[in-house]
Amino acid sequence: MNIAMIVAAGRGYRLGGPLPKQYLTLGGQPILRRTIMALASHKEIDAVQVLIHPDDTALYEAAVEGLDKLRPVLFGGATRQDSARLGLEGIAGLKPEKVLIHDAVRPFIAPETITAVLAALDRVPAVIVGVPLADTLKRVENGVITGTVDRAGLWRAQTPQAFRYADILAAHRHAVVSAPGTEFTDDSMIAEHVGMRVEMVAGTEDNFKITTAGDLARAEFMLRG
Ligand SMILES: Nc1ccn([C@@H]2O[C@H](COP(=O)(O)OP(=O)(O)OP(=O)(O)O)[C@@H](O)[C@H]2O)c(=O)n1
Ligand SMILES: C[C@](O)(CO)[C@H](O)COP(=O)(O)O
Repeated sequence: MNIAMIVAAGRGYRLGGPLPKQYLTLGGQPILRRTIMALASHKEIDAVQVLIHPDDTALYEAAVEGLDKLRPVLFGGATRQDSARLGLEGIAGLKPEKVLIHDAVRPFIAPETITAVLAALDRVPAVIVGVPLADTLKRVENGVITGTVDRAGLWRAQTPQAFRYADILAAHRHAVVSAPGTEFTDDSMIAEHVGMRVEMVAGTEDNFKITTAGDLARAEFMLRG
């Protein structure tokens, strides 16, 4: 069984706005609804598990009305890492083989990218989506450039980040006790922490994360074509 797990328990502080950003409308539909549909419509995804903030239950129910493949919703935690781990613990009873962990605010994930990620998981235990860095990276302190970071070999990680379920569950559990103070900003970092070999699959810039108001404007523009 392949499960897509969508982490949607954030508050969207960097975007601001009247609601947590995953519930803001994009082209007339909540962003979260679009993301769920993008994953649930893929023939190799058997079920979708969403992690939400406890305060967002009514927003969630309204956003997902009529959608297929949805598991009963679970509550996330204080960090993205906590939400992902709680989700992994919560789907244990399904005995999934593969799990794809995806940000709720990346609604433009393409079906071919999902296909590529799942195919890669037949060969390796972990694979994520990303794009090579195209800008020059600067280190800045108090508004002054203190150096240029060599961008050779650097990629910007996206999601989905996909794993064999037992491996990533064990890795998350290990990280809680082995690195309690570390902020693991993505699930690949947790896999790397336990020495897992993680492959990178090239995605597209369209699969960007809606983080700021500017990103939301970009997403609206994309939909208008
Ligand atoms: N405690 C958290 C924090 C984040 N997320 C999810 O992780 C994804 C990526 O996180 P980010 O873009 O940082 O979302 P927020 O944390 O909501 O944004 P901000 O940091 O601006 O508050 C989002 O789908 C978000 O809902 C989560 O499930 N649980
Ligand atoms: C998981 C992620 O989208 C990969 O780039 C990113 O790490 C999420 O970071 P955020 O600060 O939780 O948005």
